[in-house]
Amino acid sequence: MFYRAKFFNYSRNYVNVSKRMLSNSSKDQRKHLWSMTIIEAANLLRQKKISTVSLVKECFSRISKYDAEINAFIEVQNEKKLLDKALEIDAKGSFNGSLDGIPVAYKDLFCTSSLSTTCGSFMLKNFKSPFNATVINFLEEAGAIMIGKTNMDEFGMGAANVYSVHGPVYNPQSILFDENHFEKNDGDQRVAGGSSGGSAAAVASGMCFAALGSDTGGSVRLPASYCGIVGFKPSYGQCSRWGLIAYANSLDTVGILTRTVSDAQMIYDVISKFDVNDSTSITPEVRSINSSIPSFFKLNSNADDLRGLRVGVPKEYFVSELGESIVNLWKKGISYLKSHGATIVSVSCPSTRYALSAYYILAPSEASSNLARFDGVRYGHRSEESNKNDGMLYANTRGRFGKEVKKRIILGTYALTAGSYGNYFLQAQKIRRMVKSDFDRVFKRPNPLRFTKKDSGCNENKVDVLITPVTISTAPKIEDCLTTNVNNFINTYVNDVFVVPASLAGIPAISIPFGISSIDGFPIGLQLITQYGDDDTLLGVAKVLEKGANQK
Ligand SMILES: NC(=O)C[C@H](N)C(=O)O
Repeated sequence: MFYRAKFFNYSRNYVNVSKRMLSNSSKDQRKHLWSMTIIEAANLLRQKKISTVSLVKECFSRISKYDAEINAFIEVQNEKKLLDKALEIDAKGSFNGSLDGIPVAYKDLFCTSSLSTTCGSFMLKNFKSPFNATVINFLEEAGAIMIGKTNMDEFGMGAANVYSVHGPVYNPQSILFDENHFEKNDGDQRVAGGSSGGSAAAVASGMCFAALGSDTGGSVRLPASYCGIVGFKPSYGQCSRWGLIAYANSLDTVGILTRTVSDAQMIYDVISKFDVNDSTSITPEVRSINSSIPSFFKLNSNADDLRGLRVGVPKEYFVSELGESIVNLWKKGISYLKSHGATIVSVSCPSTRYALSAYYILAPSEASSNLARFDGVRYGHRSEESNKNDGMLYANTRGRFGKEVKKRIILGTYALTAGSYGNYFLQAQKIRRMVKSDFDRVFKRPNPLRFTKKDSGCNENKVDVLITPVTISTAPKIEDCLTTNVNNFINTYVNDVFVVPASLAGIPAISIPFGISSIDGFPIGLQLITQYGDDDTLLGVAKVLEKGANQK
């Protein structure tokens, strides 16, 4: 935990600098700025009612006030340098880029050339990438300003963000803020969720206006739901993975964390582009086929009118473990869409029950292969001791992974051995195909990857979107996730049960904050899922649904 200690020292110096810099700005304005959406902040910047400097100061102020407790950031930019940059942007005065002057943060698995990229691991302690991830270049071109790199479960493996060498991330709602922004809760210390917990906590607590995360099997949607913000996983291949340190290539997806769906859309519009460096990036040809297939919001001009939209409720998601508050909010969400004209249909996705087991074979198998590069020669920590003794190099290096990562490497390696491949990996791949077929069967819109000109188009008896819970419970208590009890390991896997099906199918899904639990006061999200490539319908319905959160 040496990093944590370093972080605290750093943070103390940082508080002093920050206090001095903030002494001139008005307290009321600071209170107002941090909770703005990107759209509000960008409009005020354009009208010159606020400055980039004030936004950057605001984020640093929030970080210095709360991050010693929340632990959302692994590293933040040099404040002085960033304020100089903000001054330059204000002096230029042209806010033409959609994100000009907006402070954002990146999960620490996106390569950045100005800050280190540790992936929450001791293994990459001093790793500094020579280049930026493509999506970061896109955001910078649109004018976004990187505040810092956020905490995460080591290499993205975890659902609670307690497996980071930099220490766990605490749910911002556990820390009682004086702004009255957060509802009262039961006072327990809860997790922020993982693996993009730092990104979710940073956005939820107003330390930045948006953050990028990655979603392999729910890593963006789960923490978004626990922290009460929006978490969007676009279709696999929409956003480039180049420069994102791989956990499981066939599942890894760039994800977006914001406070509103419109903000998520703004970020998405910037980063959803073809990238020649990523062989899995959706090609311009498929993008054009996709946009030629009709989708609900392309046909409907009134965004709030859901007449004609068919919403599926998959019966397999009603599991006995589901908390009462979650069931109630799920029903409320369904009624809300119905009140806007949508038709509600019960659907069946029978392979859902096998998805979690398949995911926990496939993801570790891919991870065991991906993480082989951390051998102390190509990548990874290399101790003084291992330099002296060649034979020990490999053991000394591989031993530096955390417990959860080691467990998954062993599990994945076993699943890929000749003797067990047929029983595990192959079976899991078959289930993945079945999960995909379930979705293809329920959705109205054809899958653009299998679309042919002969296709009759949409099947009107089927559905446009599915609505489900994101999690079976609100954020777990931190001590329940920290214990080394074997049952807890299994429990944390169970949290992924509603999020992994969309990951296995590569289809878009979003978590929308929809209320708080009547039992413990912690946030609850609802999930929307659409057909592969139908990200527009997903965002359109999500914009309607999020308004329902405030309805009695
Ligand atoms: N990376 C993710 O999407 C989180 C998932 N819980 C996992 O540990 O694999």
